[in-house]
Amino acid sequence: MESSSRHQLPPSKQKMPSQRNEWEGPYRLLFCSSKGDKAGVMQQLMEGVDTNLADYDKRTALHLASCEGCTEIVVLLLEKGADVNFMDRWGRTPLSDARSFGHVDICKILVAHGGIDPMGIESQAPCCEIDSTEVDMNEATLIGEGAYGEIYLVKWRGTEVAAKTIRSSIASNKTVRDNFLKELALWQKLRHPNIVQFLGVLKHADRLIFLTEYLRNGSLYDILRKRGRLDPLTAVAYALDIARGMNYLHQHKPHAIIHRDLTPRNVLQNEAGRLKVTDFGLSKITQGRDVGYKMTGGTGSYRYMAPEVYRRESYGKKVDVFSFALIVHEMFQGGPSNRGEEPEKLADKRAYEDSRPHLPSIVYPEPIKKLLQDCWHKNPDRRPTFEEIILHLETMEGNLQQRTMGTYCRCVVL
Ligand SMILES: Nc1ncnc2c1ncn2[C@@H]1O[C@H](COP(=O)(O)OP(=O)(O)OP(=O)(O)O)[C@@H](O)[C@H]1O
Repeated sequence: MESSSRHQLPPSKQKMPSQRNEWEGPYRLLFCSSKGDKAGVMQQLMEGVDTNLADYDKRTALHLASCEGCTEIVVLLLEKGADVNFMDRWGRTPLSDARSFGHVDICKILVAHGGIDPMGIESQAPCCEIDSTEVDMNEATLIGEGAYGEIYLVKWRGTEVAAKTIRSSIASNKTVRDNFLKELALWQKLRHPNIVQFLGVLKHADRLIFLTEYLRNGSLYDILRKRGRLDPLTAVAYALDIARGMNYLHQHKPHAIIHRDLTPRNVLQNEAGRLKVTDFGLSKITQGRDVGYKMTGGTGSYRYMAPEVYRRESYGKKVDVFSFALIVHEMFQGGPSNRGEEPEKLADKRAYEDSRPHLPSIVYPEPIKKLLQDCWHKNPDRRPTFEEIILHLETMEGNLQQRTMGTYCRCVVL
């Protein structure tokens, strides 16, 4: 079993950050296909790797190239005999993926090769429904309370899962309820190691309840409250987890998914120490008045709110980058800055006085300092994308690991 916090492993046992190991051997074909690396794909095929090699989710190189919009690779794989209608674990063909991600040219190529899409063009699968008899809410343990309702730990088909109840002031409004279900249907389609997995909606008479995977270690908010300041290597590893989950949401096709309420409470940790983002998209449903939305008190969203949101200007994906910076700042500091200050006042000062948290050099290594300053820049266009943030963090993680290894080796030699 893995340790509950990655930073506690001795350097010799730590997994290196790069994903290379996972992509060595024949799986390199999948990696190269997803990256549009034509030379890499050709080399793998020349080495005799099966064109229809699939990963554990039965995703082939053609699925990945179709998702990522790598037209040349799609053509090459088809020429080399890839099965155009290979179905993955969810019954999706490469054409289903190309359609979902809006790659029109690839769709045409796949159709010309006999590709079909069992999901249907406009497939907006309804939210997966779970019979309420499968979950005994009387045996539920309360684990938290949020803006929308309570969270319970329940057992579903022998597995511990989280049941999120939506208070009736929200769920009884038909439009809001329908929008909620639409957002959940979108969430149900998402699959990423750094996104909390949605499981389904519980058919229930008086309340709207949905199930997600249960993350035993609770929220980043709980972790920081218990542990205080994180060491730089852990903080960077955690930041990478969040950035990868967020990048997946921002690169969602045909429309980016903006979280709008990225806070340490909406980042959860599983027992392997991996952080996952939750509750994206839901905040926009309750933004209208009269639906019972309330900010969750002193730790509420104002604290992480981008200036343009506070000023009620139009905003885009970069609002999440701003919130991300404040979360990373807290990881190095062990909690929020200006704890005593009213979150709304704080947001006001950030929006109108350009106020930002302090970055003392003794706590914040120079590259982190620079990254945070960029991420909470007042001009959203000057903030980096999550893709760029990931690259910076990976470099920092590599450097920190090398430094830790160096210290560790010296200790052994001495
Ligand atoms: N899937 C889960 N697994 C384990 N604990 C969870 C899960 N979801 C939520 N929790 C716990 O319940 C708390 C409340 O969660 P919830 O998402 O409802 O509210 P919030 O994030 O505090 O506020 P908001 O509703 O505004 O997002 C979390 O902080 C976390 O400790």
